[in-house]
Amino acid sequence: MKIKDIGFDEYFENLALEALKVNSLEEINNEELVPARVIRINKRYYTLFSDEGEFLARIKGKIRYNSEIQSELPVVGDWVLMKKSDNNAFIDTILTRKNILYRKANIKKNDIQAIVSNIDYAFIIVGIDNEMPMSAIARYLSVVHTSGIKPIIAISKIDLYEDEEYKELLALIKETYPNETAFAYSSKTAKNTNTFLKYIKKDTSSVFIGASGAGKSTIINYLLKDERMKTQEVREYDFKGMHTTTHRELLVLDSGGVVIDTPGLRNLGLWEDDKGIKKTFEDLEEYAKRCKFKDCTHQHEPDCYILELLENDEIPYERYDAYITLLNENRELQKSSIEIRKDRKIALKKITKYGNRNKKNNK
Ligand SMILES: Nc1nc2c(ncn2[C@@H]2O[C@H](COP(=O)(O)OP(=O)(O)OP(=O)(O)O)[C@@H](O)[C@H]2O)c(=O)[nH]1
Ligand SMILES: [Zn+2]
Repeated sequence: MKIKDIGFDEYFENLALEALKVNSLEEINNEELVPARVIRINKRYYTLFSDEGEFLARIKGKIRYNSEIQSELPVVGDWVLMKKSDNNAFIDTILTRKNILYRKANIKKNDIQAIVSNIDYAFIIVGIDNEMPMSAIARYLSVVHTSGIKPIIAISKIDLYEDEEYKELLALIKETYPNETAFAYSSKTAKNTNTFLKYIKKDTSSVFIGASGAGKSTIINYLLKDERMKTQEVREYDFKGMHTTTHRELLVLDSGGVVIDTPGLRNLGLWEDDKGIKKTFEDLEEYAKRCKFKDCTHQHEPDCYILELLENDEIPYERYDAYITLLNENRELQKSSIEIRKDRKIALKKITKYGNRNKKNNK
């Protein structure tokens, strides 16, 4: 397998050539930097896949990130330029990401942490047996939209119920999210599992997100056709020359498509900003401009255009409800982060005051 088989496309090739100031990849000789993809991270060690095989690398003290947008540590999915010497490999540069998915590292502090990058599709797995509210799907959708990744809603385990049940749920999802792609499948009977492969093709990278127990591992294993995910192990040599056995987080299907399954993705608390909500509810955001009040919450205000449309059945109730739920949650979140900042300010003031008083007393 070569880097071209795991997503090293023209976009990254051009970035690499530009960074290396050469005209073709053949010009890169062994002494210099070579392109590689981050396929796993364990603490400060990065498993990189390059045309010369896998390397366990660390990052250079001063990492270069050739984009003005963000400077961050490497994440799984990143394309990097790797420098290797006899036993050591280093990440020298992170090539500008196409996109990046974040999660909340600390919900209270509103800190965010990057988890995975350069993704084409995010499958939002919704278990038919799991009564997930429509607004939870909206949350996943807006997280994915925030990152500029294409979300695809997949209802799993449809073998558990009569066909009418999943058809009804699918219809409701399509009514609530008319601009999104959605389908239903079963890993058990294999019904519609081919739909995944319509997306997961060569030169694409996909992730699976959704509640615990939704069926993510099951479908990934199914698509891999065996239990490779659990058993596919890599022997890595650490810098003390000892080898460790680990699991890959970046997997390649027979179709050539890449599937990324990182532990970080599984934890709840994916992060979004207003951009994601705006994209998920584009139409409602547009209607909201016609409300009387600029800060209308669309719940009780007079002359609220959204409420008017809702009363006239021009907006599906589920869609309205999901929108309001997300707006309210985000408002709470913003409030709490302001509170935290306030608290910090007060604490800081106290410290400074205390310091000043001490000074005075010392005089
Ligand atoms: N009947 C049926 N059961 C399924 C199907 N897919 C998954 N399951 C079962 O649902 C349970 C949870 O599936 P997992 O694939 O482990 O769920 P997950 O989303 O990976 O869960 P986490 O790892 O906790 O995030 C398991 O007992 C699976 O056997 C399906 O298509 N049909
Ligand atoms: Zn309104």
